[in-house]
Amino acid sequence: MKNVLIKKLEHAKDLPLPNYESVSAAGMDLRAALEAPMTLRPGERKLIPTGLQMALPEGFEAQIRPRSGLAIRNGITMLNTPGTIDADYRGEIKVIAINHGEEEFVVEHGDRIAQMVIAPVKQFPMVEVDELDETERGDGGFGSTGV
Ligand SMILES: O=c1ccn([C@H]2C[C@H](O)[C@@H](COP(=O)(O)OP(=O)(O)OP(=O)(O)O)O2)c(=O)[nH]1
Ligand SMILES: [Mg+2]
Repeated sequence: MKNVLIKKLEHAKDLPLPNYESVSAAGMDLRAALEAPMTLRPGERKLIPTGLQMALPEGFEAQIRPRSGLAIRNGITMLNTPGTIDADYRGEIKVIAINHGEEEFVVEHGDRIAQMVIAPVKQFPMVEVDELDETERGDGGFGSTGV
């Protein structure tokens, strides 16, 4: 089992580490690490700090995704979902939240605002060619196989 190394910044010292909330959960919830509550007006987007820095094992990324409960109840989602955390990123993990709801939404210190899924990724060399091989699909896409 590979470890993810995680460091708490000062404003997250009192918060628990991200944790799988059920036995086979894909994601770990991320909490807002705030000195004061943050308000998202309808349509507004804000960068929410988590107070966490992380070192992922090589060959992995972390994806920052919305929580479905916040999305359905409050219209809160991540604008860039899935956000990408690179294995070599050592800065604070932050969440780009947007309020798609009709009501103001207040984020308090410690609120679980997003979830993080750690997934394998591969890097590939790009090789430029003049022609590509032919396939049955060819350039058909965007609904070409019907509904
Ligand atoms: O939701 C996110 C997305 C990204 N990041 C951090 C980690 C990631 O490794 C870094 C860069 O993200 P990305 O590549 O998506 O942003 P960019 O606009 O391409 O910035 P850069 O030029 O720094 O790569 O920002 C976050 O903390 N939260
Ligand atoms: Mg980038």
